[in-house]
Amino acid sequence: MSHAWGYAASNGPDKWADSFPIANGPRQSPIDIVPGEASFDSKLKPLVLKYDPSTCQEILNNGHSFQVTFVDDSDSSTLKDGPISGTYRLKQFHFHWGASDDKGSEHTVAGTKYPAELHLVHWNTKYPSFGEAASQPDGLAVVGVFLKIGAENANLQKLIDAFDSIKTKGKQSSFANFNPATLLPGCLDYWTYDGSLTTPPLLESVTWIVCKEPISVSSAQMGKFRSLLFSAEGESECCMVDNYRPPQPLKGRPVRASFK
Ligand SMILES: NS(=O)(=O)c1ccc2oc(NC(=O)c3ccccc3)nc2c1
Ligand SMILES: [Zn+2]
Repeated sequence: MSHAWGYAASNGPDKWADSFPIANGPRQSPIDIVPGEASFDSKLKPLVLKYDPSTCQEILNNGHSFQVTFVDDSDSSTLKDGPISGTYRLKQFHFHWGASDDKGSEHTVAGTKYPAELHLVHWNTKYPSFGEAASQPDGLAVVGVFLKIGAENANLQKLIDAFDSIKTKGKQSSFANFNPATLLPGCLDYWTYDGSLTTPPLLESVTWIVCKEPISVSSAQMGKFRSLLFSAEGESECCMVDNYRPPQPLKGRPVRASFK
């Protein structure tokens, strides 16, 4: 791919394999989750998520999504148990969404698309850094949460209120004391499978943990997501929408459920 990757016809998911051949690998993400084909595993533990709002650092537009990054030099914000062993530190969270409310999630459930999906990205502290962990098969754990159209979400609104300062690619601003736990559903039942990053470099290093229960977002709030731009200041404006990769072949992978 001569130009940077993105989500347009010229540089989108169907073109990524040109520069990132792992795009056709054995454990790519996202996938379509078929609940009837997932197997309940009684050995799966409940998720233990411990987030310290004081580790919240900044919010940025990286040209692909908006992202909230965290200080990860200690075990202040971590994910433990669930399907993983050891301690994984929160690095960042971001979202994927559509141009309209009928699409936008990366994972689908029996073919159903949600309007958006939240990804909370954690790295295994058995490795020295995120970068090192990202190249290991057990290096990352991403918690996925679906967004469903409904009541306005006051916690999402705190993110939306910062959008004016990060409208264009490359803009960032300080963002303090946000508790990502406020974006989790009440029930933490989940599906889990071995997968990959859903954007280049598409590294096959992610234990995916996808929550069954969605959180709410209003249609008006989704409209605000779509006011962000893929483009940088001074470039012709390109709305940040449809920044999702479609489901990839399961290639025989088991999908386990933490619930009956
Ligand atoms: N959609 S995804 O699969 O959750 C996904 C896809 C691609 C990703 O690249 C990174 N890199 C960092 O977070 C990072 C943050 C700081 C320093 C180095 C890397 N996280 C990702 C998550
Ligand atoms: Zn993501």
